[in-house]
Amino acid sequence: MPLFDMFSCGNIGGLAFLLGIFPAGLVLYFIHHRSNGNIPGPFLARWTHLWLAYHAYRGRRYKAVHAAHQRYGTVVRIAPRHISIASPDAISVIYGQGQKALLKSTFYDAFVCNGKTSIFSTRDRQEHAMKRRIVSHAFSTTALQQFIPLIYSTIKQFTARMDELCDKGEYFDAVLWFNYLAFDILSDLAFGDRIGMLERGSDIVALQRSDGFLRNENAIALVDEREHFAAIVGIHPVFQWIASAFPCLSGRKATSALEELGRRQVLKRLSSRSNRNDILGKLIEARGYDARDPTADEIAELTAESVTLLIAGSDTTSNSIAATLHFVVTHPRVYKKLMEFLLDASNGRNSLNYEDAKDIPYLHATINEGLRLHSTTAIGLHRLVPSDGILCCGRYFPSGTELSVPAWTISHDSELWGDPENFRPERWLEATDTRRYLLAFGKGPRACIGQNLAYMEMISVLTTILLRYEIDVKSDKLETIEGFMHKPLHTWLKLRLR
Ligand code: HEM
Repeated sequence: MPLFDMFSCGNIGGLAFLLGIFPAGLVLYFIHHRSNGNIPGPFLARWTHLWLAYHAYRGRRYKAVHAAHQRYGTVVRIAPRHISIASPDAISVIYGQGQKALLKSTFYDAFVCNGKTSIFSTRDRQEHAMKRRIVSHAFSTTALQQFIPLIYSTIKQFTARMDELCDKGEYFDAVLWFNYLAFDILSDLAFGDRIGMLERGSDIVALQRSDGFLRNENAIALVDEREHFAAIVGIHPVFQWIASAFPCLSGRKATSALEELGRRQVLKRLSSRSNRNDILGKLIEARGYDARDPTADEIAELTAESVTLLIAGSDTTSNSIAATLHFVVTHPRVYKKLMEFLLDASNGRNSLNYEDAKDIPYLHATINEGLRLHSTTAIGLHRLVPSDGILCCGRYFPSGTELSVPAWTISHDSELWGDPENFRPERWLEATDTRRYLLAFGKGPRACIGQNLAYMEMISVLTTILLRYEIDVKSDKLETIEGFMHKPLHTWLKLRLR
C-alpha cells in the first residue's frame, strides 16, 4: 500500500531524522508515562501510534482494539496519547452533550475536503454549531417527507435492475448494487441529479480536472480508498503532515477525485437554476447565498459539505442494508417472522409503502439488531480531553489525551446484551434502554444528522426487496473489511420474483 511504501524507500535523511527524534521521543514518553502511564495496552501502542495505524491499514482496527480489551481490561492504551474505554458509563462522558462536550481530535483533520472543513470534519465548537444549524434544515421532518417519493423513484429503478438479475438466475454481489442504489438516492436528494450508477450498472464516473483533462474513475473505490486513507493518517498529525507531501499517494488522489466529483455536481446544480427542494437547495437557502452568482469560497464550502453528505450518507446506508439483509436471510426463524409481519401489513401484496412499513416494530428491531451485530461504526470515535482534564470511569485523564469508546466492543459486550453473537431482533422489543448503547450513529452533539434519513432508506429498501423477491444466499459467512466504517466485502445473493 502506498502509505507504507514511503517507509521503504531507504531514505538516509529520513533515517537520520528518525534516529534524531527517537531519543527525544523517549524523553517525552517517560514524562507522559509518569502522568498517565499505568494504563495497560499492547507494548507497541505505549510507544508509537504505528500500532493503531498498522491495524487501521489492515482494515482490522476494531478487532485489534477488541482483542486488546479482552486481554488488558476496560481501560486500554491504544496509542501513546489515546485511551480506549470499553465501558457503557464512558459513553455519556466522552460523547456527552452541552458546553462540556468533548471536541473532536486532530483525527478529523484527515477528512477535511479541499482545505475547507465540513459539518463532519470541523473541530471548532462554534463553527460546528453554525454548520449543524444550517445543515439540519435539509433533514427536518418536512424535508424528509419530501424525500420519500424521490427515494421510491430510485428504488423503482433498482427493482427493474434486480428483475433482470432474477431472469439470469445467477448469484450476484448485492453489496455492489446496494452501493449503486445508495449513491443514486443520495446524489438525487443532494443535487437533484442521480449519478446514474443503477442505470449503467457500474460505479464509473467521468471526472474533469480544472485543466480540462477527462478521465473515468470508480466512485465507490474512491470512497473506500479515501475513507481508509483518512482512517490511517488521521491517527497522528505527523502522518497527515507526511501524507500532505505526497500528492501521488492513492488516498490523496482519491480525495482530490471526490472533491472534483462533488464540485462538478455542485456546479451542475447551480447552473441548472433549479429551485428543486434538494439538500443543496436547502443549504444555499439557509446560507443566503446567491445561487446565480456564488463566490469561489461559497462553491468550495458547498463542495465540502456535499462530498461529506455523499460519502457519509451512501456508503454507510448501503453497508448497513447489505449486512442486515444478510443476517435476515441466514436466520430462517427471523426471516419467517419478519415476512409474516410484512405480508400482514401489505395484505399479502408484494409491496408496501413507507408510511405502512415505518410502524412495524419488528422491522425496526431487525434493523437495529443488524446495526448492532455488524457494527457499521466499529471503531471508537476520537475525542479530545479539554484543558482542565476529565474524570471518566474513576480515572483522571489529562488535557490533550485522546479518548474513545470502541463501538464494536460495546456492541458485543455480553454484560449488556447477554448473547451478543446471536442475531435476535427480539432483544430490542424486550428492553427499553438498549438503544442507549447502540453506537452506530455516534452520540452527543456530533451524532449522525442523517440518522432519520438512513432509517427511512433502510426501511424502504428492505421491505421492497423482502416482499418482492425470494432470496437465496450463497454463504452464511459475512466477510467484512474496515476503512473508516465497517463494511461487508460481498454478499452473494440469488433472487426469484415472488
Ligand atoms: C446507516 C447509515 C449511517 C450510519 C451508520 C452513520 C453513522 C454516523 C456516525 C457514527 C457519525 C458520527 C461520526 C463521528 O463522530 O465521527 C455520523 C455523522 C454524520 N453523518 Fe451519518 N451515518 C449514516 C447515514 C447518514 C446519512 C444518510 C447522512 C446524510 C445524508 C449522514 C450524514 C452524516 C453527517 C453530516 C455527520 C456529521 C454530523 C456532525 O458532526 O454534526 N449519515 N454518521
